[in-house]
Amino acid sequence: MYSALLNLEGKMVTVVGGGEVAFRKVSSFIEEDCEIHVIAPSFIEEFKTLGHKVHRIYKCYEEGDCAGSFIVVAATDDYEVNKQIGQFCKRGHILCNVVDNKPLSSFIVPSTLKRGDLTISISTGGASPSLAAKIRRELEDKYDAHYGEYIARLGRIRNCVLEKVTDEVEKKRILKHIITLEPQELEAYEKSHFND
Ligand SMILES: C[C@@]1(CC(=O)O)c2cc3[nH]c(cc4nc(cc5[nH]c(cc(n2)[C@H]1CCC(=O)O)[C@@](C)(CC(=O)O)[C@@H]5CCC(=O)O)C(CC(=O)O)=C4CCC(=O)O)c(CCC(=O)O)c3CC(=O)O
Ligand SMILES: NC(=O)C1=CN([C@@H]2O[C@H](COP(=O)(O)OP(=O)(O)OC[C@H]3O[C@@H](n4cnc5c(N)ncnc54)[C@H](O)[C@@H]3O)[C@@H](O)[C@H]2O)C=CC1
Repeated sequence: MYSALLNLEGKMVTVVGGGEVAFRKVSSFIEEDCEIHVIAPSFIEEFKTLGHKVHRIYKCYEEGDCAGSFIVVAATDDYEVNKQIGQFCKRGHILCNVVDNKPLSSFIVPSTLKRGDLTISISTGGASPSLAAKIRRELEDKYDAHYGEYIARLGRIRNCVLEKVTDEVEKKRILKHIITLEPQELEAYEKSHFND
């Protein structure tokens, strides 16, 4: 399966289902600048913690509810309903994750660790979602909360290098050098070379 990071800015996302799995899938969209609709006759309490960004629609799924969506997640506990949603999306070329039907899904969701602009996604291709989550937890310790600032600094320095250094060999040398520096050394490097 092909890996990619999607730009959801201004897009409509629809999740069908109001249980634990739907809640986890909705949570993963919260930080994105998109409109989120969730359709289910009932929702678990946790949905209240998500605030006004998530539009809850209290009804059972009906054909056509996902029309106009860029991405759909079929996350009810009804295999047939999930299948109908997947088939509707397939016909309409809408990206769709069917939580209990990998063959009908146009994408599956990896376990993801985010530290600012650093994204680490782990997938087992459906063989063991629990293992994907275990590896994510292990990496959370290695790539801790400080990584956000570290990545932001690397990004700033890279932008300066791309703007100011014209020699291609020198450019590559610097970009390879900066990732060998410890966070504190990188901070000093930025101050001495690029603070103007
Ligand atoms: C194919 C896929 C489709 C998709 O949902 O995209 C899929 C399918 C299924 N999952 C099932 C079970 C569980 N899934 C989890 C957890 C996660 N599942 C996720 C993704 C995926 N799950 C996709 C493949 C990803 C990959 O392998 O790379 C994660 C990574 C991302 C997310 O969901 O956000 C998230 C961890 C997030 C994190 O913590 O980091 C747990 C553990 C838990 O809940 O703690 C269990 C119980 C234990 C177990 O079974 O391992 C079942 C059986 C349901 C049943 O019992 O009937 C199916 C259906 C089937 O296999 O057909
Ligand atoms: N992909 C994954 O990561 C995982 C997938 N699963 C699968 O996900 C399914 C859902 O799991 P849970 O959220 O724990 O179930 P749940 O029972 O907690 O929630 C099911 C939700 O679906 C809603 N629903 C039922 N029929 C509907 C309809 N016609 N239209 C709209 N909403 C409807 C219910 O109101 C409820 O909110 C399970 O049946 C299982 O097969 C389970 C674990 C992990």
